Amino acid sequence: MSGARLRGLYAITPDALTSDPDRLLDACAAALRGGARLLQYRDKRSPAPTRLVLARTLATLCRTHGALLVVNDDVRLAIEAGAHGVHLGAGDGSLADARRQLGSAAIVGATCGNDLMRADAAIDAGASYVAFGRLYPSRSKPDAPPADLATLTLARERWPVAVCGIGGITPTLAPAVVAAGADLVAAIDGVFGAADVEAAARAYAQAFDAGNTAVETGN
Ligand SMILES: Cc1ncc(COP(=O)(O)OP(=O)(O)O)c(N)n1
Ligand SMILES: Cc1ncsc1CCOP(=O)(O)O
Ligand SMILES: [Mg+2]
Repeated sequence: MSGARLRGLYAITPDALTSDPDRLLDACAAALRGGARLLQYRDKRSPAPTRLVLARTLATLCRTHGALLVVNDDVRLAIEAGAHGVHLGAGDGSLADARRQLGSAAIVGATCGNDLMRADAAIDAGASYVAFGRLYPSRSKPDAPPADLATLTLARERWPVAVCGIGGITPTLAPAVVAAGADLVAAIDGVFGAADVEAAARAYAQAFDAGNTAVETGN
């Protein structure tokens, strides 16, 4: 699906829900109803058979909503589940191998921290999007290295691939991230920690509406 335009809210599943498949699926359905365009299945806890069932179910759910499922960390799971792609960080294996295995139409995402050289190498290896973060303090991954909005802006100017911001992005902060150049706003807690997941997703999605100028810097 690298031909599809990658733009909008990129919701990532939270650890807190992976042990409760019914709640996880309900929350993901709500995020998709609210307008999430990509969903990442990020699950470092469940056993492999459970992860396969959940990833297959989420891939079907995403298709129902015209959205795309990306599997975190695991190329084989992405293939077996019929997902649209994979997200790989620095220690998660070769981006070029992932691109070869998944094919030219798949999404291959890469963690780039705050590092444009890493993004350059990732794009050379076939990345469909480059992700920078954490942009703000994150409860989900507090030890992720900090990154700047200015890095997003430089990446957007330099390359034609999609640019993703991640880390502590709330609906209130999302317009600033989009204004800095993000095509994708990735979030865990701001979506799935909300009392009303659908309404939270809709609030993020509005940051992508033309003419949205409600920029709050978070500083
Ligand atoms: C969209 C997006 N960006 C960054 C990450 C982080 O990936 P990684 O560095 O491999 O860390 P884990 O998520 O695997 O803990 C991501 N998952 N998604
Ligand atoms: C996976 C990841 N990588 C960098 S920050 C982060 C966590 C994002 O979650 P949240 O939106 O809750 O800060
Ligand atoms: Mg990873």
